[in-house]
Formats: sequence, C-alpha cells, structure tokens
Amino acid sequence: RTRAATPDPYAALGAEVVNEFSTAWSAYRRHAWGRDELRPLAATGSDFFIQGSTLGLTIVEALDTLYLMRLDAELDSGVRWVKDNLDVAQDARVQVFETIIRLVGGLLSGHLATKDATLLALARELADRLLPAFTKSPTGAPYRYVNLATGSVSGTENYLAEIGTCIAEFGELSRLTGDHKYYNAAKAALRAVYDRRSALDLVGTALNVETGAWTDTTATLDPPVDSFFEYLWDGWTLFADRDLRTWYTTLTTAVFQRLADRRDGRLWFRQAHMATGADAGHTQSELTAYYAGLLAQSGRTADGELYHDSWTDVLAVHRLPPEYIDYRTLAVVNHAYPLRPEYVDSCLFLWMATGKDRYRSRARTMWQRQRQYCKVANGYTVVNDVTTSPMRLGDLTPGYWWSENMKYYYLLFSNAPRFDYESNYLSTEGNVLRGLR
Ligand SMILES: O=C1NC[C@H](CO)[C@@H](O)[C@@H]1O
Ligand SMILES: [Ca+2]
Repeated sequence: RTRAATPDPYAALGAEVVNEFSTAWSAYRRHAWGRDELRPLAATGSDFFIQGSTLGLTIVEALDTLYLMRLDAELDSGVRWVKDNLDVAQDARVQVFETIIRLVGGLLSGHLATKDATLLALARELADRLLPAFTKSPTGAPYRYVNLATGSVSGTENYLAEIGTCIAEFGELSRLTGDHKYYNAAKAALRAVYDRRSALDLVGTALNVETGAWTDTTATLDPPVDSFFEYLWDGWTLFADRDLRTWYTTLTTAVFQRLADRRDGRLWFRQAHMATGADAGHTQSELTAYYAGLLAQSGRTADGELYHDSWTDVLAVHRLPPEYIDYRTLAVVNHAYPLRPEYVDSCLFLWMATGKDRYRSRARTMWQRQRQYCKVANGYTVVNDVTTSPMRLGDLTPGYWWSENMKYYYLLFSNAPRFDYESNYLSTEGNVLRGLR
C-alpha cells in the first residue's frame, strides 16, 4: 500500500473558514442586504458612514475575500449590487480615513479580482470626492471629514492614522489611472507629519491640519497613530519611493530608542512625550499587535517575533485579547473585543516572512477562541466584556471582519489557488492590491 501523503492538518480548518464565512454571508443577505453592517442578534442591518443611508460597506469589504474563497456566485451578486446601487455622491459628510481604507480599498481590490471597470470608476469617483479634504488643507494633512456632494470639509484636528493611512489606496489608484494627483496628495499628508517630528525624531498623536500645530504631543504606537507607521513602509514597498523608506527608518529608530520597553522578557511600546521622551503611559491596544507583522516585513524579524510572543502571552491569560491592557501587568484596561483582526493579521505576515508553523498554530488557537466566544446563529458578533463568564456579547459584525479576519484565516489554513504567497500586498484593511491570481 502506498503511504497516503501526510494530509495538511490545516486543510480541514480552511474548509471550515469558508463554511463559516458562507453562513454569515447568507445571514447578511437575508437580514441586511445592501446595508453597511449586519446586526446578527437583531437580524437586521445598520449604517456605518451616513445614518439613514448606505454605502454598501459589508459588500464592498467582502469582494476580494469572496474571490479568494472562490465563492463566485456570491461575488457576482455583490458586484451586481454595487453597480446597481452604490451612490458615492450623497449629500452627506463622511470620515475620510474610513472611506479610503474600506471603500476605495475594497473597490480597488474588487476591481483587481474581477477586472470590472465600473468598480475602478467608482473608486476613482469616490477618491475625487474625498480629495478636497487634502487639497483644501494648508498643510497637506487632510481634514477629517468631507461632504461627498459639496466638497465642504470639516474636522480641523486630525489623528496620525487618519492623516497618514491612504498612500496604498491612492497610490494604486494613480497607478491604475495614470493620474498622479492621488499619490501626490497621500505623500504630502505623510510629509506634513514627518516634517513636524521632534528633535528626538518622535511624532505625536494629533495635529491641527490648518496651523500644523500638535494638539496631542503623546508619542505612541497605539491607535489613533498605529497605521501611520504601517503606510510609510507600505508606500516604499509598493512604489519604491525612497523618501518613504527614509521617513520610516528615521521614525522607527526613534521608536526603538524611546518607546520600546523590554520587561519580564517581553517587548512592549510605551507612551512618551514627543519632545522630552518622558514617560506618558503603559497601555497597549490590541490594534498595535499588527506591528509584529510590520516589523518582520521591514527587516526587524526578531523584534516582530518577540512582540507577537507578548500578545500570545496575553491570550494565555485572557480568552480573547482585550481592546486595551496595562502591559506591565497584562491587566485589562478596556474589556471589549470587537472582533479585532490584528493578532491574526500578524500571524499571517509572520508566517509568510518566517515560514514557521508556530504562527499557523497560533492562528488556529485564535480561530478556536473566535468560534467558541463570538459565534452566533447569524454568524459572528463583537464581545462587550471578555472578563465575564459567559462573555457579554454585543450585536455587530464589523465590516473589517469580512475583509480581514476571515481572509487571514483562509490564507493561513488553505493553500489559496488565487493568491501568490511569494509576492503580495495587503492593505491595512486586508484589501489585496498585489498577489491576486
Ligand atoms: O487599520 C484598521 N484599524 C481598525 C480596524 C480593525 O481593528 C480596521 O478598520 C483596520 O484594520
Ligand atoms: Ca489594519
């Protein structure tokens, strides 16, 4: 008898991920079709961007995940809804950052998956309606909000993640259209922050985009700064812009000099005053767990692995990663777990960077915890308190769950035929802008 090829222990998990995604998608179709978000317990839909209206968030976020999972009939119905219903010219104010990473990014990855020209046209029209937030700003750092119909802007105080997380989506739009105005606006926003770094090469948390004055001088990796650092590196890898690599390297050197806190054999990142480096806090957000993957991608693999170990220790103490902890004690500071993807985000990128199976087994543990604590009849829901037994549940399937969590689990557990594991790029919202087959 020939020895059966050793079955991939993760293959069954991959099939389970697709099955769970399909079940949730059917619930969305039944109870919230065309709405931004699904409320799985109430079995209804809700609005994310504009109260009383929709921008089809869940459908747009799911497009490239449906493609990777080869759920082609569902993909076609999603594209159909977008082409027939998505109105990006509504007379309403939207948050620029969320619209870029979720909708522009989702439309672009949907276009790259399906080659559908309408999806690209919608991404471009939406970006054109967001641009006034950048072009009307005296510093180039964008206002926080814009009205999609009138171009009126608001939100003079803006946060580093919201100012700096756009070059992947805007740069890809410039590449696809040949119009550099999107890339240039995104780079100017990053430069507006970099040029205001302190003498210690630290940046703060929030800027007045009109005066350029820091309105929050706390240096941190936690939100609302987090993906600012991610997109400096991503802009370099996507578009070979050496300025961005220089800015990333300069600021990251200072992060390791001034914020890195090595204690009890663990690596954490404190808060500090950007001008003096003085201690300003010891919290750590689950969202900062993405940084482990970024460190591995950007040449600091050992530190990335060590930082992922820190978050793995949190999972040994808490059944799900709390939204915020005090990293000196691992005590819970914010009790929620809103189905955040960052721990498994880093599992995927550490696995692709190192090839170490430990990151797939860590993802399996996180998958089992999500299934044990977040699974409900109509799919998956957020947790309001991870410390109670049973855990107190909320009622929401966030848009990022469709674009991130389930995509990352699928890519980790299934040898996805439509994905290039050797050469790829996923945005901070999980949108695949390189590597779709
Ligand atoms: O960068 C992000 N921050 C918040 C969400 C996930 O936690 C998501 O929108 C994205 O990954
Ligand atoms: Ca992210």
